[in-house]
Amino acid sequence: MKICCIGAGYVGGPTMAMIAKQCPDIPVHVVDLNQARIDAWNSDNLPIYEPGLDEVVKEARGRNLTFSTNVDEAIAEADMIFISVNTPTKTFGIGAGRAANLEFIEKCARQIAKVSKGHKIVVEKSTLPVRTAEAVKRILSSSGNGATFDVLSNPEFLAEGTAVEDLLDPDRVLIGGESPESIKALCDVYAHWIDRDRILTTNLWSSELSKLTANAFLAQRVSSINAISALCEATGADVDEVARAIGTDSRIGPKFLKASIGFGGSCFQKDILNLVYLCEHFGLREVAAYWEQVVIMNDHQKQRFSERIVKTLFNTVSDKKIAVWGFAFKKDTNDTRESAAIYVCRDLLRERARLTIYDPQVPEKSIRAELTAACSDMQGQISENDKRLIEQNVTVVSDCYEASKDAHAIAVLTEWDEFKELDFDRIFQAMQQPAFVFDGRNLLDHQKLSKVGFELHAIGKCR
Ligand SMILES: NC(=O)C1=CN([C@@H]2O[C@H](COP(=O)(O)OP(=O)(O)OC[C@H]3O[C@@H](n4cnc5c(N)ncnc54)[C@H](O)[C@@H]3O)[C@@H](O)[C@H]2O)C=CC1
Ligand SMILES: O=C(O)[C@H]1O[C@H](OP(=O)(O)OP(=O)(O)OC[C@H]2O[C@@H](n3ccc(=O)[nH]c3=O)[C@H](O)[C@@H]2O)[C@H](O)[C@@H](O)[C@@H]1O
Repeated sequence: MKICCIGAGYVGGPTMAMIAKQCPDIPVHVVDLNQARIDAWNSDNLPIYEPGLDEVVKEARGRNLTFSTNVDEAIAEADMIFISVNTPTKTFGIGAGRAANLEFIEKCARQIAKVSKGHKIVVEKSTLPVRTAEAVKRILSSSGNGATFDVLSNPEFLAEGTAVEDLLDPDRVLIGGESPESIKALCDVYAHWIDRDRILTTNLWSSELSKLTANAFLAQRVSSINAISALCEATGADVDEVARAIGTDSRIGPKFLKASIGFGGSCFQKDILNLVYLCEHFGLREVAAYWEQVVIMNDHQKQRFSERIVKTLFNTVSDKKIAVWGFAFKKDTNDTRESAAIYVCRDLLRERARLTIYDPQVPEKSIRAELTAACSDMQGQISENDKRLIEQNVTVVSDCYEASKDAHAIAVLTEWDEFKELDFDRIFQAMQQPAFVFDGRNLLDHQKLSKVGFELHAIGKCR
């Protein structure tokens, strides 16, 4: 058995590294068109930051784990080909802003069809609209060179920041397919380290749809608690207390009830919009509207937070310095895709605030690129005004102390653990007075900070 994976991103890289680590008998070849990304996978400086990933890669790389740009060669040699390319929201044409852009999936299928000989198992690892396998199968079956294919759906449930733990000890592995032999072949790979009773098998369509549904349910919980956070702020209830009170009900459970400035990441919004688009396609308007509300609530939460900052700072942040702590969409990742921080920063910039941004893992060029994209229209055009604001009003610094010096306010946008350990007396002394903290993650010790002298504003807490 030889494995190839097309796409060396946040999913392809860690997932294949784990398979290679746990299955020393299986050669795993990860390929990507992006030479810089492949070079990074082959270096000591991996392209993604994930706790524990360096060790996993080091153990397997050079033994049975290879990274390269030789897509054709890797496909030709493999018995099992994972497709793990990006499936972003379409930004053009029919379904723009909602449907998944399946261009990269289709290109992979065509490439596989062109290069393959003999029999191959093709595994959808990317998150896809239900019934994509139908299109993949049709493309593969027109290969014309006598090759035969089975298509499986094997969606990935890892979360960034905990990818290694999630891959090592997943709640479940899901495999959808038609051919018992192909399903068994993939089960055998995972069974190297995962109990068989945690490997679920379904039909293809259930598997594809379960992935979208899981993300929709998770995002819905975040939007639900965030909706309640607004009511808490208006009434004097405390959202963390409410979350604890409802989370102890075993039917509700305690996870994914942390109120925040809104969910980010490359997938929740994309996958819900994809679900919405699918529902509309099948004429299920009410169902589409129900799920779309999760995204609408999330946008509202981000906007509410930046508005609260402006209102609290005497209705103007123009020329005020605001220290932004954290830019990644959650802690323990360098990923900024759809991070709520982008939109909060954009809104504050448009109010002419001066932002000093610090994130332990996100480089300056990613911060500037994300802000530029968020200020641009779908064609990538940005106004001169926004461009100037990003150039002149954004400074990226190397720690929280530097970010907060002379600042009027601190906005905590990512829940990095290191933010809890700082010398808050020192920070307070160096700030403009009154010194405000807007804790968008309810991360800090609010009582302690109030004693130091800060004026604290937190999510779902009334002052
Ligand atoms: N990021 C995450 O935590 C999770 C993502 N997913 C899903 O997994 C899929 C991949 O996501 P990410 O890894 O985050 O994306 P990514 O953007 O980090 O990586 C995708 C990679 O595929 C490469 N690629 C695209 N077309 C290619 C082609 N024709 N040949 C070779 N390489 C090609 C790109 O250059 C890129 O490096 C998406 O469908 C996503 O929804 C699922 C679970 C978790
Ligand atoms: O398909 C995917 O891409 C993945 O999406 C999520 O994983 P991820 O986006 O990496 O991270 P999460 O831990 O789910 O957090 C998503 C966002 O929700 C926010 N969040 C999460 C939980 C919570 O209680 N409150 C909250 O605001 C986080 O800060 C973050 O911005 C899912 O958890 C994974 O199972 C799934 O595989």
